[in-house]
Amino acid sequence: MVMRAFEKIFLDHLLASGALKFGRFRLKSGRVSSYFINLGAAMATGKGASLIAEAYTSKILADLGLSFDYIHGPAYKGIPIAALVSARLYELEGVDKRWGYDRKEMKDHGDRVDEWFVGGINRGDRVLMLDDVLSDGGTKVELFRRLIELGLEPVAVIVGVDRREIKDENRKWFDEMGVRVLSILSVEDLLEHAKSEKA
Ligand SMILES: O=P(O)(O)OC[C@H]1O[C@H](OP(=O)(O)OP(=O)(O)O)[C@H](O)[C@@H]1O
Ligand SMILES: O=C(O)c1cc(=O)[nH]c(=O)[nH]1
Repeated sequence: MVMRAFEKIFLDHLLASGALKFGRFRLKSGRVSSYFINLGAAMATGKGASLIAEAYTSKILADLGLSFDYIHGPAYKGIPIAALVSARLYELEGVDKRWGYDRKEMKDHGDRVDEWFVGGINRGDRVLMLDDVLSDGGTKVELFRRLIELGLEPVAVIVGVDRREIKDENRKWFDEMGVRVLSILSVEDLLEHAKSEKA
């Protein structure tokens, strides 16, 4: 399949920044994998952060549109993605979306209004979730459930790379809730290009 310019730039940057590693890795789900995608490595400089912002923003504009109110970045690596993309959307399109993130640990001091969620969360908002990868989908379903409890409406999730290992029950949840699941690249795109670069 012919890649679009923003997909190719994203892919080249993942490979150049060393975000794709081979070895033996334990994933959040408990699974063991022979490869790991560390988007943190791809965002670790100003240029990298800018390229990541550009890739996700291009994906939103090309394939989703702007029918959402709030961008959620799952802790931790989704957080800079949500921040960068909301800023980029404002600079490029003049649209001012709310954005925010969750905490992995509860805050037990200060203003408890943000003990679990930080940022521009408003009841009734349509949510776009942005994250680094999709593995079995468990993190995203759990977070969407918590956001629904707060009165928000899930619309879509966009990840940089779909590892193509989503659990059936999570796929079913997204389908039944009408939540679109989009990715800039699939793991096949990434592994194929990593192989051809080595050859
Ligand atoms: O369960 P899924 O929805 O398929 O997604 C997999 C999640 O696992 C990782 O999070 P983790 O909390 O390990 O990473 P981080 O704190 O480094 O972002 C990854 O960043 C995804 O958010
Ligand atoms: O499932 C995970 O934990 C996971 C996989 C991956 O490729 N990259 C990552 O950051 N997390």
